[in-house]
Amino acid sequence: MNDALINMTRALAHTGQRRLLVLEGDDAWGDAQLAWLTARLPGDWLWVSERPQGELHCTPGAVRTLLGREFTHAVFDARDGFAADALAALSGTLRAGSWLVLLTPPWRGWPARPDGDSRRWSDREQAIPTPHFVHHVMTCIQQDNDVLHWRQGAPFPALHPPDAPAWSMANGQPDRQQEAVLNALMRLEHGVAVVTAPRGRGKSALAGMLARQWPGEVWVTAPAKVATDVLAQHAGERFQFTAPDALAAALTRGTQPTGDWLIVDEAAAIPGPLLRKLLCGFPRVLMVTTVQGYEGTGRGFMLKFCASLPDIHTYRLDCPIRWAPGDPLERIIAALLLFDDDDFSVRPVGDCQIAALTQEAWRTHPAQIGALYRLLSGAHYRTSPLDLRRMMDAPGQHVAQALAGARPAGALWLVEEGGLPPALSQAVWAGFRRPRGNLVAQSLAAHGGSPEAATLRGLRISRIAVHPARQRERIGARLVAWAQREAARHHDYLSVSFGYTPELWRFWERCRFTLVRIGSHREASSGCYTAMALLPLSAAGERLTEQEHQRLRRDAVWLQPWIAIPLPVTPLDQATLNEADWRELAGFAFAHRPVEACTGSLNRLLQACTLPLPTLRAWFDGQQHATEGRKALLKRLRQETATALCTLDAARSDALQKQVAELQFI
Ligand SMILES: CC(=O)SCCNC(=O)CCNC(=O)[C@H](O)C(C)(C)COP(=O)(O)OP(=O)(O)OC[C@H]1O[C@@H](n2cnc3c(N)ncnc32)[C@H](O)[C@@H]1OP(=O)(O)O
Ligand SMILES: Nc1ncnc2c1ncn2[C@@H]1O[C@H](COP(=O)(O)OP(=O)(O)OP(=O)(O)O)[C@@H](O)[C@H]1O
Repeated sequence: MNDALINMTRALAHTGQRRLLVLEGDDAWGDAQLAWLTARLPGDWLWVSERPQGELHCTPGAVRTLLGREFTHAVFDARDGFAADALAALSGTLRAGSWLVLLTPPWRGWPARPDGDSRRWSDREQAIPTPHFVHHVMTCIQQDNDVLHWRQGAPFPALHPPDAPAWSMANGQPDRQQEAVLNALMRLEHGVAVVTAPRGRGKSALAGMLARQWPGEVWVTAPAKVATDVLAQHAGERFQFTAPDALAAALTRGTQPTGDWLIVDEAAAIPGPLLRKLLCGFPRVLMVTTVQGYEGTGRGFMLKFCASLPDIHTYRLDCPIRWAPGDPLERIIAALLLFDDDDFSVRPVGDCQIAALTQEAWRTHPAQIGALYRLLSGAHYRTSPLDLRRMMDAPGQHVAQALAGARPAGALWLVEEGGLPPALSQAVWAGFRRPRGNLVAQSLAAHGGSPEAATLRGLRISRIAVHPARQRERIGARLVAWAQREAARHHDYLSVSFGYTPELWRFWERCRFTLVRIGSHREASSGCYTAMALLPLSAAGERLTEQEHQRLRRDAVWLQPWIAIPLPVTPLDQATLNEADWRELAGFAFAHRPVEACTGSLNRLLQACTLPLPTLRAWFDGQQHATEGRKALLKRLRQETATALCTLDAARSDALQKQVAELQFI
């Protein structure tokens, strides 16, 4: 057996493959077999585990810091919890000829065993069992003949060496596929070229090679510079990076230096309107985007975006660079995490029927609910394995599909929120507490005007997507109407939080949502401002929606300077402090409400009060220079607010301070 395993490992290296070996058993057995394996197979043997184990150890949360590094052989310990995203990232670091050993508990008790990783995505303090995911993992392992599954008490499984040709790794020169695309790009006279591929196909390297080979000027942009290392490495001295915002601003001013090419890495993560602006400034553009992987996919976005461009040339890279095509480890990871998202090549035809699916469908109708998940992840950038795990096993999730024949043409994912005890909601409003989950419900309290907001029950539309070939047929609107009917009996409102674009807002507005909040920071991933909107379903929901919308209108004039897009609300001209302002200012001065959540009331305070209040005034004039840390600055802002309140009405200020102070003991 020793020799067989060593020979097999050599054969894997020779053919450019990696494999998964599952060790199923109790802790002592698993550790003993691993000691045996590591003694026989030389390698780095990186351990990924919550427990400190092995010489080279990394916690699941830190695997991302290893991206770009390479290892021979690794252990992924899933006995305490299954950090699926870490498993995927780990598999990307393994060289050809490696084993990835997956440690699992005995399968009989596994579905009922609490999974420590669930604390990251279930919104529960305690770990919960994850029977649907565990069942899915077991099925994938059993169905894949290239996975070795060694059970405690059973003999080591039979080894079948790979029947594949010899493989050698690319040496820095473009490989065959890269060369073909590069030649086409070098001949391109004008237009937009799009290169899509799953992870690790050499897209960024290809973009770098273009920059290096092109004789004229080439500009590079991407959502974040830190993600352009590979491109930079292959571009050498020709690499010059400009952030998308800066480039768009230069184009608007007409001051951008002329260039032959613009290269946009991870283009799908840049919002459409910004991307469109960038494309106009250059005769040739190369957009590169990932269409599969643990960080999400830009397939739906790119399809739709590219359909609107006149002079478009699309290319695809399929061949992995660092291991052989058809690598068994890559294949099983893709199956486990449903990475093969919808490529939207097949148009679902026929009338749509809307139907709900329960989490039980992962066991009873895996193909159907899998197709729904693939549709959502094909359409949404950054759908991650955490989303898959949440959808499979977290409490309070609901999904529905618009079925055209046997295919989903639309998908909807809803999450239950709210229902917090009144005292806790008030503590969230004051900034003293921030329990897990409840994204919109908590934000309504923490950033909105009503301390009781999080007591209401909401159903948040976490994701909605319609197949690109079936959009603008009111399928999206029907899915929302379905959710509205489903939610009406037990909820006060439907909610949505989304990256604001005028087109998307038009959709929510047409579905009769009311805008209640727009954040003042752009999301790092999309460059959009986060917007929140509500569709009330009860009298309490109506009141909350109306109140928050009016608050947004009243604050609009003060928010606008912080937000670089026109706010889509009609501003109200009400400059005097009201009851809600006093309460909110007390929440800022005497508790922990964030300053951004009090922009309107603080500005009204500055108008009402004749004191100098230098720190507050400088803050809103945008003149606050970084002469002190943020903590000290906030303290002074709070102190000045307290002084102003006391000057305006000492008794009222005192009473409010007492009320607010009590909230911190909840
Ligand atoms: C929480 C979140 O998931 S936010 C992200 C939403 N999802 C996405 O962005 C994924 C990609 N996009 C999609 O899947 C779809 O475009 C959706 C879900 C946004 C809309 O679904 P559709 O079925 O195309 O929309 P539907 O036909 O129901 O549109 C209803 C109305 O909304 C408005 N609308 C919808 N899309 C647009 C658009 N792109 N531009 C302007 N208005 C629009 C229109 O007024 C439309 O009515 P009309 O066609 O009669 O004028
Ligand atoms: N022709 C080549 N020769 C040598 N190394 C290469 C070649 N092409 C790509 N690589 C290397 O392979 C790895 C993966 O390439 P790259 O990052 O370009 O892939 P990608 O498709 O952009 O993947 P991701 O979506 O993960 O960013 C990188 O380390 C890169 O330097």
